[in-house]
Amino acid sequence: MTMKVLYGAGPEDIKGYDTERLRGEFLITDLFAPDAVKFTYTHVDRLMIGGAVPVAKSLTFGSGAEIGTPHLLSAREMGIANLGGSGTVIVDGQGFTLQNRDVLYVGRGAREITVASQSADAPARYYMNSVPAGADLPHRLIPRHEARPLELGDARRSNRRRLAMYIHPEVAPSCLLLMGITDLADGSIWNTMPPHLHERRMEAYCYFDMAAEDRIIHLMGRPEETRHLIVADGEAVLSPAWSIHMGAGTGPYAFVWGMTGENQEYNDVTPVAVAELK
Ligand SMILES: O=C(O)C(=O)C[C@H](O)C(=O)CO
Ligand SMILES: [Zn+2]
Repeated sequence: MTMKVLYGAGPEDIKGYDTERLRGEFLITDLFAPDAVKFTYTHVDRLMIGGAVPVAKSLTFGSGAEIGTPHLLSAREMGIANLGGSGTVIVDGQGFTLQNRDVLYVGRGAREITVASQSADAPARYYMNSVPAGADLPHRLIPRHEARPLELGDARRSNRRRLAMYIHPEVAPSCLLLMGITDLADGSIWNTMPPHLHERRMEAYCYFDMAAEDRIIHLMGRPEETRHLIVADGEAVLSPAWSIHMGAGTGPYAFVWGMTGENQEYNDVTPVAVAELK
């Protein structure tokens, strides 16, 4: 398991960033590699972002050596979304089968996690978000059909999309993690339109199901001082509470969103009018 650390930056800092620096602070490009478990520890609400792709062998992790606790999840909860082929996740001997787009909630206190793929020809691709937790909740599989859908947008504005809530107080409760997946409708390109801010939560997006040649033009920053990141398949973008987060794709795509902060109120957002963006 590898662990990279990102210390975070504020809105004043990014005014002077060039492309490389901006990408270094906010874009995680190396999440998914065959037979590797990769984590990035961010100091943005201490969200950890991870990727694991078991191909030739299963992969076991769970040590807390890198973060100063006996186990990785001694004081944390985690969501594991399977973005690839079918696979299994074993948490301290308890096994779960994850099909594509299923999400597993792993409660605080888990010691050892083993991830595997059912077939090396179509490996599972596990995307993980982990945040500090204040209580022990049971591990729980949330199959795709149990996620709560929300239809958003308008095809005439190229922003029709379906959002699915997985880790959410009314679907599968957690301490402070929220997690879901948004799919763009055919022909629509814009996510999170109109954009918003949520002062009480940070957020991370991981874009996936993209063709290798396509890119997302992801917009971030204060509404009056935006910056862009060009994002490829399997890359994740950090959005601190002060930043908008929205994007347009050059082809079909989906994304996992994960949030943490003071509350779990999905609707506790401040909309930003498109006309305010600069
Ligand atoms: O397309 C959307 O709109 C989203 O998926 C929005 C995210 O869920 C989000 O930003 C939640 O705060
Ligand atoms: Zn948001």
